[in-house]
Parts: sequence; C-alpha cells; structure tokens
Amino acid sequence: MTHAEIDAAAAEVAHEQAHLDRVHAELAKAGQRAGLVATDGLSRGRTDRTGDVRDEEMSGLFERDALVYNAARRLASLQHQYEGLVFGRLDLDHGEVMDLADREVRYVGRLGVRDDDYEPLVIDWRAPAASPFYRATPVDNQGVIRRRVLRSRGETVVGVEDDLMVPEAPDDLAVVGDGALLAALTRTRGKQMRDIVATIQAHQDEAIRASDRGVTEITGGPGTGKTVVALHRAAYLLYANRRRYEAGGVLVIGPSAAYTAYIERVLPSLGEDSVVLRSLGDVVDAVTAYRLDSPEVAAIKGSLRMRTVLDRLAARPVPEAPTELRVMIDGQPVRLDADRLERVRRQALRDRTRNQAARVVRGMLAEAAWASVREGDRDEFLDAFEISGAVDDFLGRWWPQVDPREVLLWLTDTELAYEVARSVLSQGDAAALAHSVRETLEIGTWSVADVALIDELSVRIGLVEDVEDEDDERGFFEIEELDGVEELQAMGSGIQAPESGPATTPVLARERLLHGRLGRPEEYAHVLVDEAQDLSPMQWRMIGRRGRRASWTVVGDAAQAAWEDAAEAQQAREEAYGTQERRGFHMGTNYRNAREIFDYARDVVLPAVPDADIPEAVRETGVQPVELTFGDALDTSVPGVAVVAEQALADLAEQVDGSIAVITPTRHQDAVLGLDGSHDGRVVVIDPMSTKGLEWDATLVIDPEAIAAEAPGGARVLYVVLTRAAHRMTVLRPIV
Ligand SMILES: Nc1ncnc2c1ncn2[C@@H]1O[C@H](COP(=O)(O)OP(=O)(O)OP(=O)(O)O)[C@@H](O)[C@H]1O
Repeated sequence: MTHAEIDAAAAEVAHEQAHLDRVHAELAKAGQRAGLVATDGLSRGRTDRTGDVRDEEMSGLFERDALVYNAARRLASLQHQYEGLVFGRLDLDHGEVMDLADREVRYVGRLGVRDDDYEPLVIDWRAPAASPFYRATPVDNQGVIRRRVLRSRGETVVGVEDDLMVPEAPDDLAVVGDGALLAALTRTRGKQMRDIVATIQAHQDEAIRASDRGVTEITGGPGTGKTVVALHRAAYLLYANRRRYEAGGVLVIGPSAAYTAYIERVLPSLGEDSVVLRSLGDVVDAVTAYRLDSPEVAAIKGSLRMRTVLDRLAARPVPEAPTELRVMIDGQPVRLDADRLERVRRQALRDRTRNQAARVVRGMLAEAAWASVREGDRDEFLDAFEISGAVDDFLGRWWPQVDPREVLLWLTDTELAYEVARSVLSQGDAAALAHSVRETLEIGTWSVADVALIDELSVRIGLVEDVEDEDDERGFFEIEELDGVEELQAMGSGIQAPESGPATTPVLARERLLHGRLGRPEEYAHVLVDEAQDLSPMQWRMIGRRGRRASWTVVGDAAQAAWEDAAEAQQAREEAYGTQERRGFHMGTNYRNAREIFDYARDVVLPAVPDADIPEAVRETGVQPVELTFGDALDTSVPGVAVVAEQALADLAEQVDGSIAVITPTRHQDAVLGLDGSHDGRVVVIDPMSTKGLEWDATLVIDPEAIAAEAPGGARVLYVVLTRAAHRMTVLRPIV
C-alpha cells in the first residue's frame, strides 16, 4: 500500500469509529431506559413520532429494534466474545443519476439500534433493509454503490474492506481494502466455529432467507458453508417469525457432541440463545450417549428392521413372569393357564402401550377369571378380584410397569434376541445385537445408536407413570405407531468420549443406564438437521417424533455418508417430512480448504464415489499437502508412526497459528494419543468419524488406507477426513 492509500484507509476507519461510538453511546442510554422498554418491548407495529407506521414495522420485522433492552443486556457478552456489533455499511443511491441528495447510508449489525428520534443507527442483518448488503452485485446492484465490511475488535474499528458495485466510484466515496471474504477465509480457525454474518455470499443468503414453511434442503460438497448457512437460517427464522419459533422452539441436530460444542457459539454471536442444540446421542431426555458401536452393529441397530424386533420385544412378558394365575377369589379357586393369559395379553396390547395397559389388565383378568368360573354373583366376584392381595402380587410379577431402557436390556439374552428377530434379522445379526447389549451392560453407558431404539421403545411401551397419574391423559404414543403390535456405527468408544471406563459392578452399570426419568418427546416448530446423510432410518424416526408439526431445514452431502442403505434412510426421512412442500439449495463453492488440499481429497473420492458432488475451492496457497512414510513397529531401522507423527506435527505447529488435528485410525491410536493437547493445547487427537462437520487450520492424517478399511463405505469417511484442513495437511503412510 502507498502512503496515500494508508492515509485514506485510516481516515475511513476514523469515520466509522465515530459512528460506532454513537451506537455504543445509544446502547448505554438504552440500558438506562431498560425498565421502560422491557415492559412494552414486545409490542409490534409501533408508530414513530409522526404517527406513521414505518415500513419495516408494517412487515412486523423490526421487533428486535423494540427490544433495545435485550440489546443492551446482550451487548456485554457480544462485545466480550464476538466480533463487532456493527460489521457492515451500505452506501445507496436512490436516484437516476448519482447525486448526493439521493444518497443513503445504512449500517448493518448483529442487532438493530435506534436513536432517540427512532432513526435507525444500525439495522439488524436479518431485516429486509439489510438484504442488499448480501444480495447486491455489480450486475444487479440494488441501489448499492459501495458495500463496506467493518472489522472491529470490541468497540474499536480496526479496518474496512470495500466492494464497489458501480463501474466507477463517485468522487466523495473512498474505496479501500482487498475484499472481506478472502480476509475471512485466510484467517486462523479457533476451537469453535465463527459466524460469517459479515461475509455471507448472495447464494448463501438465498438459502438463509428462504421461506420458513415446509422443508428446505441444502446440499453441497465439503466446506461449502452448509452448516454455517443453516445456523444463520435458524437465526433468521427466529427474527422473521419470532412468535412462532421462540414459542414453538427450534431444534438443531448435529452428529456428535464434539460437533455441538464446535458450533455452539455461532447462534449466541448472532444474538440468539433460544435454540436447542442436540447431538444424536443426546436427543432423548435422561439419556446421553457418546459411545459409537462398530459400523456393523450400528447398521443393524439403525435399520428399519428393528421396528419389528422392538414391536415383538415390547409385547413380550417380562423375563421370569409367572405363566399361570392361581388364586382364591370369593371362596372359589381360580386358575388361568398360559393360553388364557396370552389372550389377555394380546387383547390388552391391541390399542394401548404396555404401560398404559397396566391399568386395564386387572379388569381383563377379572373378566377372564369370571368366564372360567361362572358361579355365584358376578359383581361380588369382580369386586373380590379387584381388591385381592394375591392378584396384586401376581400383577406385580406378571405386568409391572417397565422402563423402555430396561426392556432393551432384555436383549442381553441371545435366545430371546433370536426369537424376536426371527425372519427379520439373520441369526448372526441377532447374536451381534445381543452381544452389543451385553457390552452396554458391562460398560454402563448407552451407545449413540441405542438412543433411537430407546425412543422407539418408549413409543411402544409408554412412560412409567405414577399410580396417581391414573386419571391423567394417557401416554404420549401415537396409536398408528402401534400398528403391527400383533405381528408383533467403528471406532470403538471415540477417543474423547467424556464418559469414564466401565462401571465397577453390573448393579452400578444398570443403575447408570436407567438413571433419570424418560419423558415425552419435546416437539419443535422448526427442526434443523446437519450432516443428514448420516442419520440412520431409526434416527430419522426419532427426530421425526420431535418435528411432527415442524418445518425443516436439512443439510447434507451424500458423498460424505457413513450410512450405507441410502434408500431405507430416504424412506424414513420422507416419513419424517410428511407431505410438506419442499425446496432445495445447492452450494457449489468450497470456502474451507485451500485448493491444493481439496484437489488431493477429490482425487481420493472420485474413483470410489464417481457421482460425488465436487465443489470449486476458491482459495490457493501454493502449498501442496505433504506426504511422509513411517516404518513398521518391529523394524527399528526406520522411524515408526509415533516418531514421524511428532515431527510432522511440530512442522505444522510452526506453519499455522491455530488449531491442529491428528486424525488416526484405531490401529495407530495408542501410538499418537500422547500428542493430544500438545503445542499449548492446539492439538487434538481424534478418530475419523468424529471429525464430521469440524475443521482445523491444519490436519495430520495417519494411514489413510487404514481409515478407509475400518468402515464399510470407508472411502467416504476418508473423504470427510481429507477435507477438514483449511490451510495445511500432512498425510502419513506406512512403508509397504
Ligand atoms: N460466506 C462465508 N464467509 C466466510 N467464511 C465462510 C463463508 N461460507 C463458509 N465459510 C467458512 O467455510 C468453512 C466451511 O463451512 P461449513 O463448515 O459450514 O461447511 P459445510 O458445507 O458444512 O462442510 P462439511 O460438509 O465439510 O462439514 C467454515 O470455516 C465457514 O466459516
């Protein structure tokens, strides 16, 4: 930059600083008015002093401006944690020829702020008036002459980046900077995802502001901004229809706890803290799972075939249940044999969940008992049956209320697993299922795939209800879900699973598994699913229960799918959506990976997945990924994986300032686990599946062939792994 350019930029920064100071002064005042505004802050369509309703208010979209109170309240945390409250400026010209009199300046920020005269000092980025900030292009400038991105730290403006939307700038408008997008993409990644509110691209903005009704599907290859766009969409929906979405709730589902931790700050940085973020292991209240099953077991547990298995399981007698009833009622011996009991069981379950039926089986048994006796007075007999202590005792053993999780644990019995899986699962699969449930009982923690099974069983079994609840509304199940009652994922435990090791005793393990009370599934007004390609059919059903009246945003990339049976998952997905209208958006630009890194990944995936959706990477670094080799542990003449990895990591730590991941298949985990947390905590050691949706400044990928071999469809998982690095990537291979 020349001296003149530096001076020009400094003058522009000073100018913007003056405006920012005004905004902050206004917010400070707003804090003092807080009590007043808090009381009427939610009223819509306020008029200004002239009594005219402002345009924005007529559309009902300016209610955030009325929430100055909230703005002031949130400001402290916004300033502390996030970048500038005001990040954009538009210079518009509303005339035919460019004339100062037709000029308008609009500032765009995370919150709307007005001055005492109710004039907007900053417009919320989601307001219609802010839309040209994202949509204007030189071809369709929408009245914008210059779009400016302000970079600030706290309350200080540190730079500006301009884009000119007309062929030539009017004399009074300076144009400085090299483009905000590239600056944003080049910067260091932290441990958490950042919002992109200052640099949303026009095609992304279309998806963000798309209609809130029906189903919006966002597809695109790795690093195309699907996640970040979806999160901005959630914030937009809350703004555009706050009544509906704040009251009804917005649920965001991601693949793992690491992922939800990674994205959890984006929405608060946009001023929204009412969205519920859940990982797939954390959807059902009272159950939190991080552990992953092997891909083979996850495939069994995720398949729609489990519906039938669970139907049958839910209708089974409890283990060790008595097979006949023998009691004295009203002086008469009563005996109901196994056949009779079975008939009562079937009748009781016909249109009730098992736990609901606990209330009616006594009456049904009484009728069956009377039918077997038919002597004396019927009413007296039935009354005596109703109060019989012996019948109480029998019912306690024959039809206790059961926790759905307890029922899943019945599958530890391989014979029972064979029986309920007959003609649905192969014997081998049924045995693997039983084995996995035994493992659950040993470890004392559920696996992620178990959670959808627990939810499914909850529907069939109903909640364990207090006896006092008798007159309460009946269980939460849907009767249609009970149709058919008559017929009635490989990387070990994930390296960073927060749970500790195995529970010490089976009793403790069982207690841990059954801890807390299952509730009814909470329903939401909007459900946003990220990495949707990885949801199993059973997981779609679980999420579907939470969005039965919801609109949806669903984000994914089929080429990154770990789930093999795409058709079955699609079927379950369609069922979750229902018949709502659909619209799709496709993202074709990769903003994450340097082009050299993405080309490397593309060459790996295309032979295995020829129809992969390949985006265009926009940024070049001129640095190719580095390939290194390591020797066999038994051959001491060549450095082994631990040594080579440590050195390669040291090089990467020199080359990038921010975060680094060492991504390793199970077989090399032990050798490199010690690197976790090294280089001042910048390094994380992680398994391939857990990298979904995440990114780092640099990655060290260990033994790509082993990564691909560890899972069915492993090339897709490897594709995920090779597209996680923004700036540098080193790949280690064994010498062959
Ligand atoms: N308009 C933008 N301005 C600045 N950064 C952007 C923009 N769009 C996307 N990015 C950045 O690109 C990176 C990738 O975005 P994101 O994680 O949302 O992609 P994705 O499509 O969900 O990726 P994947 O499918 O690989 O998980 C993130 O660092 C994100 O902040």
